[in-house]
Amino acid sequence: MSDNRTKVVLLACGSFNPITNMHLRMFELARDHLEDTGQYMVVKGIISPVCDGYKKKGLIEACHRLEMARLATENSGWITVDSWEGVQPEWVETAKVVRHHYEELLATEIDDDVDTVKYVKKRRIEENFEGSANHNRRDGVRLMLLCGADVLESFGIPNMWKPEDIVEIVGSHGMVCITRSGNNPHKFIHESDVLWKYRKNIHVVHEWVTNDISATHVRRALRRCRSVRYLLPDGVVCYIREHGLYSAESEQKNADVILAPLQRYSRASSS
Ligand SMILES: Nc1ncnc2c1ncn2[C@@H]1O[C@H](COP(=O)(O)OP(=O)(O)OP(=O)(O)O)[C@@H](O)[C@H]1O
Ligand SMILES: NC(=O)c1ccc[n+]([C@@H]2O[C@H](COP(=O)(O)O)[C@@H](O)[C@H]2O)c1
Repeated sequence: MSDNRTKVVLLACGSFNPITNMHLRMFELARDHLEDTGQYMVVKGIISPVCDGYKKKGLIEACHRLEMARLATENSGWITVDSWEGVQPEWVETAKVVRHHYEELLATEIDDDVDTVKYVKKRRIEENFEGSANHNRRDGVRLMLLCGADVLESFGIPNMWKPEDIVEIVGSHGMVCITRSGNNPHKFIHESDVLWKYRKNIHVVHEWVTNDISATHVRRALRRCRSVRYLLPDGVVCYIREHGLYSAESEQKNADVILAPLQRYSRASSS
């Protein structure tokens, strides 16, 4: 019997500074949620650490963040780490990262059938993705952005996201958004015309085991020589110790620098 479920690849973009158990749990929560609908089969998870050019305060070198993510996922049968975004010389918009992985996916999924790939790409451009979750189900495979509710709510910060990028991510691909304490994604979607339009493409997953694990908390604990065991995979804890990562000094990296998207878009809007 053939399986009619749409295959889904989940892509998580972020600093992963460092990767925590909560980052890994996000993938499990998202997979359970999507597969419970009976419509989707999650086939792969991709972790894409942002490049150093993002300039977030305390962001350590991508080579370390990538290696820690690799160590964290070495026992997973379906979550992988991709370095394409992390090694870029300049910060790349998330919509472009999503596009890159979707194109890679099409190229590999459709048995290297060049004509089919061209056809699917052409149709994606031509179609009007009017608020429906159906549009690229016919492609056989979808790529969805996986994030926490804080990233969804960052869509509302002036000069942080280009409106057309938001439309591309939620309209053409879709998102899975994990609740996080302090955020209210349902309210945020309700109050945004564009998110409400594409609401069927935004899967909000409620994390009932509320936890405040954040990379910020982990870095703070490390600076204070406090244990971070059980917040991070053991291999990551060892790697941090071996390389002496996360100190008062590393937390000051980019302290006086404006975050790359804010820099890029405020420059564009003032010129
Ligand atoms: N506890 C959590 N609950 C839900 N989502 C989370 C949680 N921690 C991280 N995420 C999500 O994981 C992705 C990558 O997050 P990121 O690397 O920025 O971690 P972070 O803990 O938010 O980092 P920082 O504390 O440095 O800002 C983001 O989409 C973020 O929303
Ligand atoms: N305009 C955009 O594409 C845009 C803006 C802000 C953050 N992001 C991305 O969201 C993620 C957020 O990571 P942090 O939560 O660590 O800041 C990063 O991958 C970053 O590249 C994208």
